[in-house]
Amino acid sequence: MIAEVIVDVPAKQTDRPFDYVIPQSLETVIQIGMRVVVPFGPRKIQGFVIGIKPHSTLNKLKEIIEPLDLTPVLSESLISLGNWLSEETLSYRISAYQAMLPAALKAKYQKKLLVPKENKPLLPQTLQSLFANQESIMWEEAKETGYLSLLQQEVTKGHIQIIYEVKDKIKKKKRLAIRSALSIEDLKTYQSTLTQRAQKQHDVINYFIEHNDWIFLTDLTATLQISNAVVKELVKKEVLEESEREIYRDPYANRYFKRTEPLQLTNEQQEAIDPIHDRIAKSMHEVFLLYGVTGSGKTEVYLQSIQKVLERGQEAICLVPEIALTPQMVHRFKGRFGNQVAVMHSGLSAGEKYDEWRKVQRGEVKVVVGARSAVFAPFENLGLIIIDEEHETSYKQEENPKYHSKDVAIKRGKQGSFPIILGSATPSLESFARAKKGVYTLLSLPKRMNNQDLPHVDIVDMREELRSGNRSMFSSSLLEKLQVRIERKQQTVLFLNKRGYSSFVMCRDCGYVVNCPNCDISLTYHRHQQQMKCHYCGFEDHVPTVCPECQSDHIRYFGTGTQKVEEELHKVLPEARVIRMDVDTTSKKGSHERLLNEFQKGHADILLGTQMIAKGLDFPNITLVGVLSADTMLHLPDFRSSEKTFQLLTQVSGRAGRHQLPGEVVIQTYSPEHYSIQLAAEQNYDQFYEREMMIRKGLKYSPFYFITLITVSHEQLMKALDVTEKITTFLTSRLTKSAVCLGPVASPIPRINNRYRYQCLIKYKREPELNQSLKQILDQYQQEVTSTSLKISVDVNPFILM
Ligand SMILES: Nc1ncnc2c1ncn2[C@@H]1O[C@H](COP(=O)(O)OP(=O)(O)OP(=O)(O)O)[C@@H](O)[C@H]1O
Ligand SMILES: [Zn+2]
Ligand SMILES: [Zn+2]
Repeated sequence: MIAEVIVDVPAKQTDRPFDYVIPQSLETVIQIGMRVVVPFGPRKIQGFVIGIKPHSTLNKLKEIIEPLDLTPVLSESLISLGNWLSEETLSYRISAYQAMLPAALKAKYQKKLLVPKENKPLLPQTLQSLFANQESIMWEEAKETGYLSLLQQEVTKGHIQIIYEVKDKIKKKKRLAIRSALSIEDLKTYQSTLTQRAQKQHDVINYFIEHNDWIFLTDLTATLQISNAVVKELVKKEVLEESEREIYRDPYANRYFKRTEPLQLTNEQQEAIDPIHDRIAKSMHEVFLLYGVTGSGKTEVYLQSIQKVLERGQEAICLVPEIALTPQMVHRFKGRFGNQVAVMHSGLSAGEKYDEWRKVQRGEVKVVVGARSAVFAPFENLGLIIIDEEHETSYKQEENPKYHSKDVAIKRGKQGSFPIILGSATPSLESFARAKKGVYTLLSLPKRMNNQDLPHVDIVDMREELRSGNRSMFSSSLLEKLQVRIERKQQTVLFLNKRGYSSFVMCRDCGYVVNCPNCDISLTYHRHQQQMKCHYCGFEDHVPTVCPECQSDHIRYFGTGTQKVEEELHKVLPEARVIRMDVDTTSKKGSHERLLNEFQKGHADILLGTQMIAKGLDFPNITLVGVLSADTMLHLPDFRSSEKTFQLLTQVSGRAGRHQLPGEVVIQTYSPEHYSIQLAAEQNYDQFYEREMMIRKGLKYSPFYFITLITVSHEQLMKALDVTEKITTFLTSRLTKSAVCLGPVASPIPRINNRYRYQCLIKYKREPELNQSLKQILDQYQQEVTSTSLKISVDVNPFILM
């Protein structure tokens, strides 16, 4: 038999299947979707088997050396999705396949076959002796045995597991784990012999009466607040047993989620969900845009749609922006669907991600909640994909393949014939326009669940505050309202908009700003290290004590960090209890959740934070939201900056007054007249939409025009400019008259890491030839890109224009 293999050499010449002979010994092993090692020129490299056929038209084929998997890592539908992805994003097929898999399946991890003790008796005799004195063997050893096909059968049955370990961390990964050595009956009997005084032992026994599985010793002692000695004692008495183990690294394991029942839907929710249920029942593809104001009960619609899918024996994916993948959100899914849910997000280690992925692949879970790349979850019988906060730009991947999760979801929905739900209180202009044209089906939830009005919003002009002598970062109106909340024991969320805004170091006398020597951008001041850093190239330096330009010593940092706000708060409201949430306070694992828990329990009056508190919070006692700096994003060189400002302000405001107590919002700004701030204050999406659409039409931007951005960079300015010029000329000759080709122009950040950057922006309505022309450009320069420092990036539908 012959295997068609896509090899791991990302280049134009190798971006097609190569034929390899499957050696006799591997004929029963090799399947489509597995990774294999093949000879390629003088080297041995990895590849994906994407087809198997009886004959090849070519002679003198080489043989596959060995398989890297015993079960396929890509299904045939994912392979075809990968092929589509590579076409759409102009990337190589190998990059597309790799983007769909967890990082643990890449080279620097090593592979083992593991047989849990209880499975050993289930293995055939030959394999039993192989695992006689060990619970796992290395993959390299396994290959030598000649039993690959036998091993494969046991892997398929689930008796043998394949695990990946980071090579240099192997020792750390194995940890001491504990489980009960007795049956529940015997545990109870043993417990009855314990004295009343042995409370700790009672706790341990109770734990194992309820949990019949391994738990790491450290987790057990932490959960029960006991010492190691208590456990060791019970191990000695053979009530418990211990073992060095690899356990599913489930970050939510051993956590109790309160079970929730479906709520009785309101009429509005029912009307929204009916067509969704109908398409699910009919296995019909359709894209729904669920446009519901903040707190209108969208999540309940998601949950009950998923429930419908599960009842039919199908699976569902719910995408959530990374930043909104809060413990609260996870609770809502785990609470409803229990351990049928896997969670995938960037906070997990590579091993944890692989474990969650494997649960999906082995059919052990039915629902995935996750960030962008969870759209590739390897379900085989999908019935629904939901994209919550569909307007979020984090759904776009900025590296190759530069895909957008929304496009991938819709493609999967077409392939598998199932509906897609895009949900948002502030839909992207693109999606709303499509809904208006009837490409998507619009479903609306115009009212809040509590039937309360949306919170009242006050816009405060900070220039006025200055004029009237208030130099503090809190307007008098916000300060007054803060005081009232503290008296009434209600809670406040204070939001500092950091995006597009950073603390920089400037001389007050001559205006000199400290820039990065390698990039054309100012250095960012980091308060806790007293350092300045470049966010693009990593350059670091001390803050100068005198201005390099004018020798004045009035050189200091500008801008407002959360720490500074916290200090100010303590000065003006000494009695206020503040929880600060930012990159610094949430860097430790689990701290995000701990801080939110404390706030929820009422241990603080004010939650102060950045983007990470803008979404998803649903706490009854929040009655005030303050936005300290509403306009920082407005001045970015990005045609979406008004849209992003509107969306963010609407989202933050939506945190107030979601339950019984009515809410209030204060927005502080230096541009109070800007329409995106005015209309966010009125929560008037429809008018914002009309207004912004007019502007986009005038400027020929999305959604009226498609956009593709080509960025060229090189160490030599002239070279970057020259190549961009040639590309622009070539494209102009290939495009129709209705297209606009803007270039070559210097990028908004003209130099990063000593590389000069030029760009060409294409705006177009319909250019069937464009894809082909872009490929031609990439092909043309491929040689130069691999052998010199020239870089060319093509971004179809870009979200970052810098
Ligand atoms: N049918 C229902 N009956 C009673 N309560 C409900 C119902 N549906 C939702 N809720 C409650 O209403 C509140 C708001 O709902 P939810 O958080 O789902 O809104 P949302 O539209 O997803 O909000 P946001 O976009 O602001 O995150 C929640 O506390 C939720 O439990
Ligand atoms: Zn100066
Ligand atoms: Zn730099």
